[in-house]
Amino acid sequence: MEQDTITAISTPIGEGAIAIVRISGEESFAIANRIFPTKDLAKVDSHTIHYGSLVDPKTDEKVEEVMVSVMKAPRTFTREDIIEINCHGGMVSVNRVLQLILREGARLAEPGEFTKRAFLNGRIDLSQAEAVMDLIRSKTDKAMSQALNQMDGRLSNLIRSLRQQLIETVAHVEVNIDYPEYDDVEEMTHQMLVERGTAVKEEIQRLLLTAKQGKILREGIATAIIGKPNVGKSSLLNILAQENKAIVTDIPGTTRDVVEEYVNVRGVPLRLIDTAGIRETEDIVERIGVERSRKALQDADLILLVLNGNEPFTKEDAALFEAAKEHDIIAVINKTDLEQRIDLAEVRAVAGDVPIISTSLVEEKGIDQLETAIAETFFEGELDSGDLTYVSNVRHIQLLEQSEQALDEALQAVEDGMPLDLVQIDITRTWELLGEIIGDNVHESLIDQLFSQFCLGK
Ligand SMILES: Nc1nc2c(c(=O)[nH]1)N(C=O)[C@@H](CNc1ccc(C(=O)N[C@@H](CCC(=O)O)C(=O)O)cc1)CN2
Ligand SMILES: Nc1nc2c(ncn2[C@@H]2O[C@H](COP(=O)(O)OP(=O)(O)OP(=O)(O)O)[C@@H](O)[C@H]2O)c(=O)[nH]1
Ligand SMILES: [K+]
Ligand SMILES: [Mg+2]
Repeated sequence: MEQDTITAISTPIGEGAIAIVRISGEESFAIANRIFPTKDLAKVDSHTIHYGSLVDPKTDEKVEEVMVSVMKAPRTFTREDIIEINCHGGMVSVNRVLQLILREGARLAEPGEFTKRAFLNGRIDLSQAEAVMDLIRSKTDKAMSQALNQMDGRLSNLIRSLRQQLIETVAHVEVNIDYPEYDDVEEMTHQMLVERGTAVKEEIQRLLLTAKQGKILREGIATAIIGKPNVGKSSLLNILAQENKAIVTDIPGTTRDVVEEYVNVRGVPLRLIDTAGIRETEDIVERIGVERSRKALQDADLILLVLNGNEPFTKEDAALFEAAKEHDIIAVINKTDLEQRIDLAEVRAVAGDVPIISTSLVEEKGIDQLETAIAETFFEGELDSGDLTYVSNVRHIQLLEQSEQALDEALQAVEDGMPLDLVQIDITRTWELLGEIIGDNVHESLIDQLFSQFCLGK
């Protein structure tokens, strides 16, 4: 178990009304008592907050006016004694409080170290700890509720139940290896192995199927707005974001760099990417922009391909369809308020079965239809993060894939009539791989690396 008492500023750096400096570890109360003479914090009830002054014990100088929260181990965030000092939110004030605590014997916490202690002290498992980070980083409501579910241990419980089923199978196999003389036991074991193994495998596969939606919940659908210059790409971003995020002018080549914005369309989280109009250009800045547009196009899950209805369909437009053909596309014919010079039949011939939506962004027409098309492209009905357990974390997905493979090998071995001790090796391996998701048997360096991605003070 960790011995050091650690401290960090747990609120964002910068000016704010209030900032919190947190201390965790055996020395927390002693340190706090040395700098908070108002009352003996070791004697107050746990989970209470106290008003008073912070005083530098060396100079007897008053440093701050504070509120101090006292939380006694083990029912705390880290399972250690915790003191939280709520001070005024200026940079100087918060830093003075932190310096004082450091001088009185605490060590500066590493990023994620409070949460790491919650993990090492057994309050949460690894997937729950990772969910804490997801929660902080979540950019959409759905991502946030998914992270909360995972923090509550929903994924952990599912993984534990799968591991339990595997352990029971291994126990059966064990009996069979110990008493090989009973033929009927062998037959039962085979049947049981196939049944249980298949059930677990199906559950792993179901979880993996949620990964695509999980990724979407977590990151939003990467949606690139692509088109020739001046067709209305930035106008489209602004309308979907309901905010003037991107610069719109009547000058072709206005957008030079990629502009990103998170938006919610019918409950579907989109990471909208406005790009520079794609054309051949001598302008070096614009050319870099065009390169970035092509890159955004490659990385996108969904392409909103914008055309100008006021102009004829050109071979440049057709080339964009060709470049985007590996992705989900929605074609948007914009500027329907102007005279229509585009030949719809020509567009349809190139677009194939891609949905085509007509809009006038200046008159805000066709937006509803576009939103419906977006929602329908990705989901049958609404995206639901309520009932399902989702996986979205790349580490979890990889481990699930490896588990599925190990289990497959076990099932194949049974089918091939391999000796049961060989089958047992693969099942045990599956059990271990699943365990890594919740932090069983994971290497210390992985733990360090995962927690170091947290922010300071978490
Ligand atoms: N001031 C403050 N606010 C905060 C946090 C914090 O550390 N400090 N949190 C930090 O992320 C979050 C709250 N998360 C927490 C999770 C568990 C426990 C905790 O003490 N758990 C005990 C049970 C306590 C009880 O039931 O009374 C336990 O599990 O044993 C505390 C905070 C968000 N808000
Ligand atoms: N009449 C009409 N004008 C529009 C419509 N949508 C956008 N515009 C105008 O078209 C011009 C270009 O719009 P932008 O949104 O900047 O177009 P863009 O595709 O982002 O342009 P670049 O970034 O330069 O490639 C602006 O003057 C807009 O006001 C529309 O539906 N109808
Ligand atoms: K423009
Ligand atoms: Mg633009």
